[in-house]
This record gives sequence, structure tokens and C-alpha cells, in this order.
Amino acid sequence: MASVLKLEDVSVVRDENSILDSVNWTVEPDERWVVLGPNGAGKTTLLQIAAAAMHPTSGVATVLGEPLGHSDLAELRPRLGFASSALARRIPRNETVLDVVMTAAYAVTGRWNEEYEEIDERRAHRVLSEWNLDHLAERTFGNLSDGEQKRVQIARAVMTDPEILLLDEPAASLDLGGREELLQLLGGYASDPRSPAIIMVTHHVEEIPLGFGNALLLTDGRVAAQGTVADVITSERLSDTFGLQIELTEQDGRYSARARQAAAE
Ligand SMILES: Nc1ncnc2c1ncn2[C@@H]1O[C@H](COP(=O)(O)OP(=O)(O)OP(=O)(O)O)[C@@H](O)[C@H]1O
Repeated sequence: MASVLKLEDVSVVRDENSILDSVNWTVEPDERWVVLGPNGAGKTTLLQIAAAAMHPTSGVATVLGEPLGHSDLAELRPRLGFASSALARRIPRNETVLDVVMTAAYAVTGRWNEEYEEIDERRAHRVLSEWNLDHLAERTFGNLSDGEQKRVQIARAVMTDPEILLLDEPAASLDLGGREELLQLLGGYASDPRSPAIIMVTHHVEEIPLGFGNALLLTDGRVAAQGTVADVITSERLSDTFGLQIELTEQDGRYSARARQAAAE
């Protein structure tokens, strides 16, 4: 099976600043990646390239077999599922949850005059139930809790049956209960062999769901490490990447990290 994403020496320069610097990275259809790194490391920029929303300044980015810059992006976009808080801000607050998810089939936010087919509605209900949202189908998006809104964004992103699912900090701003519910759903989704490749950006190792086997650490636009979660998510590598001594613990496949306490005098 062909790779869903291949970046070869990809660099992005803005205002003479190097935002991504010679990134080489390949994502296979059955892989679930977590991308971690400090603020400003370039994570969102990397995700924008994977989402075919931005071209590299140099290097070659191939998304679903299509080299960016030589492809019709309108054809590529429905094959990608993307959820981010920036996208969520474009969702009309008074739209029903069912419509938020269903409009993904037409790559629009906000329901206008599209004729929806019964098959779309059936699929939307199925997706809502997979993300524990079926009881909220008729509620308006703006009145949902943060956790519910995050799940709606992901349900919308998977509605078109994408070949890559891209998630930019899906657990940000959630309380403990909301985070754990989301991680459980994401873990189940990631562990299902029918699910697409997944790339999830996060700031916290606590937010790595079960079922995510690969990790990429980014710092100052450069890849500090990439490979299996077990090889990459280590105290040493995180300490190097975040520039402070980090103590990492792992239990039953979930991680937590904190700064190492200086030894008592
Ligand atoms: N269009 C742009 N023009 C100039 N600089 C930019 C542009 N877009 C991003 N940057 C800068 O590039 C760097 C990386 O930004 P990016 O949002 O990709 O990082 P990030 O790792 O997602 O950060 P965070 O964790 O804070 O969300 C930042 O210093 C940002 O200010």
C-alpha cells in the first residue's frame, strides 16, 4: 500500500524565519502518529502541509500520492479529515449537531440549500453514535460543552471516510472527564484496522491515546526524533526536546511527565 504522506526535505520559510527545516517523514495507511513539541516548534505548520492547506517553500510533500503544487487540491481535500479549533470557529453556533456533521459530505460549514441524501443522514447518525453524540443530534453546536464540541469536530472530520485523519490538539481545553472520554474514543478508533491513518498534534504525553504506535518530536522546525512511541517517548528525548529535565512514567500504555525535582542539598 502506498504511503499516505511523504515529506522529503520539506522546509517552510516565512518572513525569513525557518518554520520547518528539512523534514523527512513518511506515514503509512495503518499508522497512528502523535506529533509533540514545544510551543512554536512548527507542529501546526506540519499539519497544514499534511492537510494540503500549505505548500512547502522547498522540498517535496506528497499527500495521498499527489505531490503538492502539481495536484488539484479540490479533489484531494475530501480525502482528508481535519479537526482543529481554528476550523471549529467557522462552524455556525446555531447549527444542529447533525447538520455540522452532515455538511462535511459537501465540504461546507453552515447548511444552505444542499439536498442531502438519505445515505448521508444514515451515515451521519452512525458516525454520531460512534463518537457518543447520538443523543445530541438535534442540539445546537454552540450550546454543547467543550468536550462535546471536540467530539462533533472529529465526527465531522470522519464523516467523509477520509484516508488520513488530522487532529490539531483535540484534547486542549478539556476537563479531566472530557479528556478521558475523548482519549478512550480515540483509542478505540485508532485500534480499529478499518480506521484511516491518523496524525494527532498534542502538547502533552498524557494525551497520547492507546493505539497510537508512532511519535514524532519536533523542535525549532526540526525533527528531533521519530519512530515507535516506545523508542521516542522517553525521559531523555523529551528532556532534550523541551529543554528541561523531565521524568516520564508509563502505566498500561498511558504516559505522564513532570519536571524532575532537583536533589535535596
Ligand atoms: N504565516 C506565518 N508567518 C510568520 N511566522 C509564522 C507564520 N505561521 C507560523 N509562524 C511562526 O512559525 C512558528 C511555528 O508555528 P506553528 O503554529 O506551526 O507552531 P506550533 O508548534 O503549532 O506552536 P503551538 O504549540 O504554540 O501551537 C511560530 O514561531 C510562529 O510564530
